Amino acid sequence: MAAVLSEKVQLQLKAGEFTDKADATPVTIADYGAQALVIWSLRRSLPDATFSVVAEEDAGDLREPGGEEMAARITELVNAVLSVEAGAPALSSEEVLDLIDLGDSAGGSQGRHWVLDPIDGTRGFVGMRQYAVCLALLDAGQVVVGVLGCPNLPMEPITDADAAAGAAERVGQAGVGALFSATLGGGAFVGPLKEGGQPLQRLALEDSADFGEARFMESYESKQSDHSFAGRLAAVVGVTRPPLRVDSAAKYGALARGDAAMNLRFPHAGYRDKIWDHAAGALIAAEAGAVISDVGGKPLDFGNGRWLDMDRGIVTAPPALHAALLAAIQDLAPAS
Ligand SMILES: Nc1ncnc2c1ncn2[C@@H]1O[C@H](COP(=O)(O)O)[C@@H](OP(=O)(O)O)[C@H]1O
Ligand SMILES: [Mg+2]
Ligand SMILES: [Mg+2]
Ligand SMILES: [Mg+2]
Repeated sequence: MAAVLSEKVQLQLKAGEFTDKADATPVTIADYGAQALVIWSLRRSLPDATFSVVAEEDAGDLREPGGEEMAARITELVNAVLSVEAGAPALSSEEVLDLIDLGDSAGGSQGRHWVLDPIDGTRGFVGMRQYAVCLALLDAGQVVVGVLGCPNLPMEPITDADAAAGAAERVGQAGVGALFSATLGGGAFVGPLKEGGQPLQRLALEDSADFGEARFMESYESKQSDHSFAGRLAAVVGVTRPPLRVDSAAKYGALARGDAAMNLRFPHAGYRDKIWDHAAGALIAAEAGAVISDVGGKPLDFGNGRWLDMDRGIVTAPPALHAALLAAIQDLAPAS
């Protein structure tokens, strides 16, 4: 349902339907609407469970004077999807805002928490490129379930042309839209996002020691990951192909199915990551056979609240390549 809503919005996003948050990152009516729908759906499926959701968005700005129009537009979209996809009765604006605000859990290392990024890669979404709906379940600080919905990602391997631009012109066409899922110890899978009933394909990466033909993925946005450092690092391990720049956690799905061999993410100094950007994708990549760690080699700690604190950046790759990358980093960027 979140994918249906966001697809609809991406094709008709107008001025006034996105704003900048206090941290100067964008948020759109689709981020809010998708968050409300996923939380609505989890609550319907698990009416009796103690319910904790760590989600990116909150309805604070929508409750401010001047937010009514955006809140009304979000409610209209949510209700259109609920009616068609779930046959559910319409919600009031207040109910939609309350659903969004259920995502305010602090998470942590005890008990179970859902972790939701309703639209990851909002800049990509607004730019008509890749984005992902990311949902994970944490149990005692470990990711035990991960799901990534990637409405613009083709089922075939992503090409440089797909990555560069115009991904959305293929939206709604057969073969576009991929759904990745994984359970801890149960493997990672991919299937088409929209054509239900098709068998899922199990993902298993090869651990090759020949990196010459390997491609690396990184954020489309250089302000969100240091392209120059990633390029130098890839060259040190022998990579010759240009980077594949893809927005959002769609990178983790693409890596898990072998579109590229590694994901390199080096946020600029001062940026603090959040758990919802990486929880679902990390499990999917790991269950497909990749190793994911920070630059110091430590596994990512999703049980430490909403923030994801780490050493310098995130490296994801099959074991031999991961080890080579970490060794190369020690020379390029020694720990301070
Ligand atoms: N200055 C920055 N440095 C690093 N990451 C940033 C950033 N500003 C935003 N981000 C994060 O990068 C995510 C997108 O990842 P990518 O760069 O791989 O497309 C954003 O998720 P949202 O779009 O959900 O806010 C946001 O959490
Ligand atoms: Mg955001
Ligand atoms: Mg995100
Ligand atoms: Mg987001």
